Amino acid sequence: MGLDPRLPESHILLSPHQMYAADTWAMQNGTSGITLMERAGKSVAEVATEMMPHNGDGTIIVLCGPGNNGGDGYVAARYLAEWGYTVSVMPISDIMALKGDAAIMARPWIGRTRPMDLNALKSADLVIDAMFGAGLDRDIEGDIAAVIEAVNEGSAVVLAVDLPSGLSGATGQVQGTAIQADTSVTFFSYKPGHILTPGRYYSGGIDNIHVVDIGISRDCLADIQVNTYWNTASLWQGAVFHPGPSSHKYDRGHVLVLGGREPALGASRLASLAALRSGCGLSTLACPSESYSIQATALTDVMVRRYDSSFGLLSIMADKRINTIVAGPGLGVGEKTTETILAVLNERRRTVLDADALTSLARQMVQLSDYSGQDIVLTPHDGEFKKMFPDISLDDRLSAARQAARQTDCVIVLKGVSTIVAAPDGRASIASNAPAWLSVAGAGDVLAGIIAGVLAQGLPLFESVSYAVWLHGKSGEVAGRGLIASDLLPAIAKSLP
Ligand SMILES: NC(=O)C1=CN([C@@H]2O[C@H](COP(=O)(O)OP(=O)(O)OC[C@H]3O[C@@H](n4cnc5c(N)ncnc54)[C@H](OP(=O)(O)O)[C@@H]3O)[C@@H](O)[C@H]2O)[C@@H](O)CC1
Ligand SMILES: [K+]
Repeated sequence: MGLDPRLPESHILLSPHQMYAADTWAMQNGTSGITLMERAGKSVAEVATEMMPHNGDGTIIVLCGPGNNGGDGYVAARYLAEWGYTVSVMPISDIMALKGDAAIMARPWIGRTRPMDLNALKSADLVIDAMFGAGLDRDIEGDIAAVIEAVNEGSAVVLAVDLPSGLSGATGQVQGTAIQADTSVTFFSYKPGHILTPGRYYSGGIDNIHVVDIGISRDCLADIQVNTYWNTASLWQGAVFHPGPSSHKYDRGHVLVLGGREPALGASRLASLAALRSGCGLSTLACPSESYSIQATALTDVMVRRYDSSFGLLSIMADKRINTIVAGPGLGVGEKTTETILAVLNERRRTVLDADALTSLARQMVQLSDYSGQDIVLTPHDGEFKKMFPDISLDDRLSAARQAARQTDCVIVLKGVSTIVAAPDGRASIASNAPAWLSVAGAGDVLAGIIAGVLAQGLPLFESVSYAVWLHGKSGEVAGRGLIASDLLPAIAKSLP
């Protein structure tokens, strides 16, 4: 039931605040809150039936919270009872204190309402978690934390309404403690917390998160400043370059990778080959004279040039067809690297700064904003990010990446299980397709190369970088378990959309 990622706009992620705006828009345009809640609760009940044995046996407990998430729970309980299931409601707060739509929806519930019983929760067949959704605004503690722990320890299959209780829909972080759901049903669109980790795992995994249509028109999006996207094809498919019969290799750009010295010679080779595999027309590796013969012997498809000073590098870059630079993989850390990077940046080409370039620049971030308006991509993993941005907390990775992008006026690729691409204008994408076995030596060098290879093709920056991150994840999936970084190179070609 999850949205088909090929559909237009299925990549949109709404924060809890933006989702409130969508609900409000629907209510102002003719669909009452009660109608939305009725549809939300009914779709939860429909998914619940798929999780129960087909003969209808088994017990269902619906945990209902103090707000509208609880209201959805009462509706789901009503439908399940009507359909013949053995269902009871266990409220976690005083029913008399319910307000608004939730109070209205609790009234027609004439089935069994029972006091909190942790043992019953542990032995139920299905628990529907309708405690908290978008309204969670602080850590869960005390008795409610004990309820969540009982559910997590118990044997029941768990269905979360909107979000597992305790999970922040905005950040994907756990607030105190959270329900570990097997399946989640959310409304209108995924929330960032479903795609980010650990939220994705608490929600049951991407394949088990259902997005249901509760009758909110997508016209509401015109009034909401959407700026967060799931990194799937519908986000970037318009930014993929498809060469035509008359296109020339120079139409697809020329990437220059700056290589370094022993012992890290493979890193720049991986980046230069990954660039070529990603569809750019030409790839050149520039390296110091001392490593020239090794690199030139190892590479057939990539041109190898030598440079021993920034001046030498600039004379290679005098070829204006070189439109994208990769600096970092195997480049070496230190002042010389910093000097080289700053010389390259002055040439105003699209530039990907990775690995050693990021470490070298860590104390020079102010200088990066001097290149404001240029297409610069920084690809830190957490360790590099902390060195570069010691004042930005990584507790909320999405906000952290956005803040760093704004501060540097660069696109930030914050690498991790759910790699985030953040643009200085506030847009961000979150990827969910990288397999665990992609975390292997050299995979980052390949990513830097893919990003450059895609950027060289000249399409819009944010979409291109998001596409490149997706392509990297897809290549990991295609290369399969036990992959090493060089396996990704042929896999890139097989993964091209
Ligand atoms: N009509 C609509 O808009 C529709 C909404 N829909 C549904 O509504 C959900 C959003 O509903 P919501 O805004 O009422 O918030 P919700 O998640 O129920 O929680 C709020 C309550 O929790 C409490 N609370 C918060 N944190 C807490 C904590 N740590 N520990 C303890 N208490 C805590 C907070 O208490 P307070 O801060 O007031 O003390 C408040 O009472 C959304 O996820 C979707 O499922 C759908 O039906 C579609 C139509
Ligand atoms: K919930």
